Formats: sequence, structure tokens, C-alpha cells
Amino acid sequence: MPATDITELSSSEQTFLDPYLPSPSAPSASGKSAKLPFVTLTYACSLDGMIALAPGVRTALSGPETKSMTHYLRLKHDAILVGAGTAVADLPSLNCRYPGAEFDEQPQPVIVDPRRRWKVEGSALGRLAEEGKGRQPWAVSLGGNSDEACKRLVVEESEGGRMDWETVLRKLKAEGIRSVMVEGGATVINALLAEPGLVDSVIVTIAPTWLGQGGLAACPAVTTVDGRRVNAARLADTTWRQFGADAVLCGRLGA
Ligand SMILES: NC(=O)C1=CN([C@@H]2O[C@H](COP(=O)(O)OP(=O)(O)OC[C@H]3O[C@@H](n4cnc5c(N)ncnc54)[C@H](O)[C@@H]3O)[C@@H](O)[C@H]2O)C=CC1
Ligand SMILES: Nc1nc(O)c(N)c(N[C@@H]2O[C@H](COP(=O)(O)O)[C@@H](O)[C@H]2O)n1
Repeated sequence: MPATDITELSSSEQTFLDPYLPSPSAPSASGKSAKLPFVTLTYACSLDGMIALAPGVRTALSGPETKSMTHYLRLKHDAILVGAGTAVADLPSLNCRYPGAEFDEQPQPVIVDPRRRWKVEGSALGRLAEEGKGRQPWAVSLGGNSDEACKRLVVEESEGGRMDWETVLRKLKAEGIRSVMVEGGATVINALLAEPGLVDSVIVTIAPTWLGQGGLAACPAVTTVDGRRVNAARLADTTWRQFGADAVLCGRLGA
């Protein structure tokens, strides 16, 4: 891989992150089936909880140190998953540019794209795969199309025309994916924050900036118990560390 602005993490930064990453010693979400991959939910947000200036606007929040952290995380997972909204808006690379990363260590890019909104043709993902700098992407869709230059994992439609997250993750595990780094966007993050049984770790970069009103928030849906509103999600087993100007919060979804 060519040189990039991504630098190696220090050993103490790695030690900080490693308990939240897939490994034989890292526990899975309690009661999780062996048919599911280890799932790390990770994203960058502002002090007002926004992940983008507006829907569909690619917004740099991570500083150089947390960007390097993202590539360390990519190195540690079998797959990176984003929603079609992110794939269309951000034109992402979704490869691992960590120093020394070999092709064999590249994560499998996965786009959750029920209605085939995103096209591999003309995408950065497709180009990088052709150049040997990343793997050929997969899409998870409600219907297949064998003519495309993109492998499609087909899942059944569930209520409201959506795909059930457990089904999507089981499908990936059946394809040999043992760990998935979920990077976004808002729709995907907000859905998975409400699925503590599926998510093993959460790693959030908090940038010292406010994006302002009209931004796109990482904010799960309202949750009620017995008709009364309760917190939508909470992290347990938390730990914090500064990476450059940003704070990084690691935890596990739970009580
Ligand atoms: N700051 C950060 O760390 C990140 C920011 N972003 C930002 O997020 C924004 C994109 O967010 P969104 O528009 O919410 O798009 P998204 O990336 O969450 O994708 C939403 C789309 O994915 C599909 N999808 C997701 N879950 C589904 C399900 N359960 N069943 C069926 N289809 C499903 C649907 O097509 C849906 O329209 C962009 O502005 C991007 O820049 C994206 C990733 C990380
Ligand atoms: N960690 C993080 N910090 C930010 O500030 C971001 N905007 C994102 N976005 C995610 O990273 C993807 C871009 O990846 P490439 O550099 O193109 O490989 C983007 O699509 C979001 O998933 N992440």
C-alpha cells in the first residue's frame, strides 16, 4: 500500500482500544448467538451529537489521530458496513490505509442497499478494488442481480420494507465474516443503538466542535416502557482517552 497520512497508533493507544475489539478474549454481547459476527459500532460526532453538517453532506470531524485510529479499527475487522445513504453521499474508500496493511488484511466493504440505489460502477470502492487497494464490495439487498460487478447478499424484506439487522448480520457470518465494523450513517447508527443484543462494542470519536442546527444527529428513536419515556440507549463498561484534539469513548451497549 502507498504511504498515507495515517500513522501507527502508540502501544498504549492500542492497549486502550483492544479490549473493545474482536479477539478470542473480548466478550460478545451477552446471549449472542455464535451465528452472529462480533459487531463494533463506530462513528465521529460533534459536541451537539451530529455526524454531518446536513443529511448527505460528507463532513470531516475526526482529526489526524482519530483518523489513524479508524484505520487501526478497520485493520482489526473482517468487514466494514455502511448504509446506502453514506455510500452515495460520501463516495467512501472503506479500505484500510494503516501503515503496512497488506491486501489480505483489507476489510470486506459491505453496503446495506435494499433497493440497489448505490452502483459499484464509477465508485471509489470499485476503482480501489481494481487497483488492488481494497476488496470488491458486497451489497446487502432485497433482490439480486447477477450481472453486476458487485456481489449481492439477498435478504427477505421485513416489516415496513426494511431488513432485519439480525438477518443481515447472520448472512454476513454465513459468508465467513467474523467481525463487522459498522461506520454509519445516521439511519444505521440510530437503528443499531437500539439493538444491544447485536452490538458488542461502541467506539465514538467526539470532535471539539459544534456543527449547529440542521445537522444530522446520531440519535436513536424515542423509547418507552409502560407508556413512559425512558433513555433510548446507554453505554456500560466505559473508558475515555484523548487522541489529539478529539476524545474517544469506548463502551458496551447495556444497562
Ligand atoms: N461522522 C461519521 O462518523 C459518519 C457520518 N456519516 C454521514 O451520514 C450521512 C448518511 O446517513 P444516512 O442518510 O442516514 O444514510 P445511511 O448510511 O445510514 O444509509 C441509510 C440507507 O441505508 C439503507 N438501510 C439502512 N438500514 C436499513 C434497514 N434496516 N433496512 C433496509 N435498508 C436499510 C436504506 O437504503 C437507507 O436509506 C452522510 O451525510 C454521511 O456523511 C456516515 C458515516 C459516518
Ligand atoms: N471516523 C470518521 N470520522 C469522520 O470525521 C468521518 N466523516 C467518518 N466518516 C466515515 O468514514 C468514511 C470515509 O472513509 P474513507 O476515508 O473514504 O475510506 C465515510 O463514508 C463514513 O463512513 N468517519
